[in-house]
Amino acid sequence: SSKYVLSQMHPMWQEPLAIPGGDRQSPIDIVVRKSIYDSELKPLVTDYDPNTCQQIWNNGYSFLVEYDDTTDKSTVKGGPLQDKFRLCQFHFHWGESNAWGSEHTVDRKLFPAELHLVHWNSDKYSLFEEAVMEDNGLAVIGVFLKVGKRHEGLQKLVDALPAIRHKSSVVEFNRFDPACLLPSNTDDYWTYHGSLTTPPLTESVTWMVMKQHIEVSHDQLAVFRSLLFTSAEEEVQKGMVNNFRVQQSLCGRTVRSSFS
Ligand SMILES: NS(=O)(=O)c1ccc(B(O)O)cc1
Ligand SMILES: [Zn+2]
Repeated sequence: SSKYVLSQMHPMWQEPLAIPGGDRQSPIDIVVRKSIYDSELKPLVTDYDPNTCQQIWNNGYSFLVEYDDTTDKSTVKGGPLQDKFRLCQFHFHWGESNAWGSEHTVDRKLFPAELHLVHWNSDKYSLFEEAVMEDNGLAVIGVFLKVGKRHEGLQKLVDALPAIRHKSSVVEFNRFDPACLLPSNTDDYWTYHGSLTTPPLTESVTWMVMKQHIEVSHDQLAVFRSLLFTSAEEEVQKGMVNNFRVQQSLCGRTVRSSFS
């Protein structure tokens, strides 16, 4: 398009000054040798119904694939979780280059992108909006992406992105099974108590970061980078890249591992 496309720091990533509590913020650097093996941690049990997939849209920070969370049709339980959590959406964070883009790091290692599958505690709360304010309200599965072979399951999602280039654009999207984005091994993960990584940054998240990454192709990641932070009518268009938060201090928290 004739408009000038800039890739610059999105205003959102200038860190807010005061954060409620602020001692369990995310993301973090996972220091492997300091994580504590907990044999009580069970395997994660995901049960996703592809028919609950509803739409894909650009919210001006990332693109979200949203699920019908009015019933317990797509859920996660087990792992460190005491309750059953309902899938409400998944989204990604990525960089302008393959050298960075993830939110969590492992021994300071950066990945080109990170997937977040967002769930809320439907045993204790009746709406996401309620759960997001509570201690154990949310459970987010984090999966690192590496550049390699093309991810066949991801392609359906990549093909939908040009239709939601601008902020606030939405398209119908259904029968997408998010299980295809999970690594083959979901028994090995790190878990800790943290927060949302974008506003409202509420400290309500049990994080489960998968040890095994998934692979996507360079071209698939390039399509992520073709999205825009800005809406169609804005004068200057800004490329949607570097939509990750910097690592936050651990503040004495323990990161547990489900594997030794
Ligand atoms: N990046 S994240 O998974 O921590 C996340 C999830 C949900 C929301 B939200 O619904 O505002 C914000 C951030
Ligand atoms: Zn996220």
